[in-house]
Amino acid sequence: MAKIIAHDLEMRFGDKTLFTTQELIFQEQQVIHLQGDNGCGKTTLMKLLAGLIKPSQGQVQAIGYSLAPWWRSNNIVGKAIYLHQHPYLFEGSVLYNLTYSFAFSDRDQHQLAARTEQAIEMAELGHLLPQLASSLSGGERQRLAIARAWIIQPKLLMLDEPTSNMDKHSQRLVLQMVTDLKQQGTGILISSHQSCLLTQLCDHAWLINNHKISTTDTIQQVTTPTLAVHINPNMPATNAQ
Ligand SMILES: Nc1ncnc2c1ncn2[C@@H]1O[C@H](COP(=O)(O)OP(=O)(O)OP(=O)(O)O)[C@@H](O)[C@H]1O
Repeated sequence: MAKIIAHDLEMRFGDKTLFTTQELIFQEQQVIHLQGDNGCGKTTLMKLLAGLIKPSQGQVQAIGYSLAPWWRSNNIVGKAIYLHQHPYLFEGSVLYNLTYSFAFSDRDQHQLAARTEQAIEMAELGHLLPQLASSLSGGERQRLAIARAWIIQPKLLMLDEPTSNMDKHSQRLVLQMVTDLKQQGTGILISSHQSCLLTQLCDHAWLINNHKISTTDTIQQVTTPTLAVHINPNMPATNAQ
């Protein structure tokens, strides 16, 4: 089973410790809701697990993947796929973006073509295929990026605030693709500081709070700290009716 394991992780920027954790395991067949307030480090943690940045201390290890080619110095990159909330797209059309990676893939080309047709339908991208990816709206870009991930069917996928730019209809289309990936066994880590349609798929939760990461095997156990509202009795009320 493919997994990414982080040991004795510490992430600092300058003299500020963002978070520490002894052990984190992200593996196939788990769908995890990564929770935490703005700025607590959710994006940073995902980039660490994707091998895009290095921890200040500790190790990130990939298990269950074939060996990286000799010329690749970082053997974590390319294992767990990370999708930013403003996803990176190649210069070129929507169709080019969907099919770009096929030439480098050792997967069956007919199967990839069939999955592409299915993804175009699921993400309702048919009318956008010839359009330049750079001209898409924020929600369309996210739909395209998730469709591209759905086609290659990664073992591990990280979605960073995936529905931040999406209307309800786009959210439902993406929900269908992510549900399908879950059924195919892809491990999925979804960062969102709020519950949304996608987080309903989660069966595990990670919470970054007070510079620590806590994990649970059930989604109900992790609750974000109660929002304390302090009202100053001396302050004049606004919009009083
Ligand atoms: N390269 C960097 N150099 C210095 N500080 C950084 C760097 N990258 C991130 N930070 C800081 O680390 C903190 C965590 O950022 P991060 O984007 O991981 O948070 P987040 O939980 O994803 O936030 P949000 O929910 O708002 O998207 C922020 O205070 C950010 O300014």
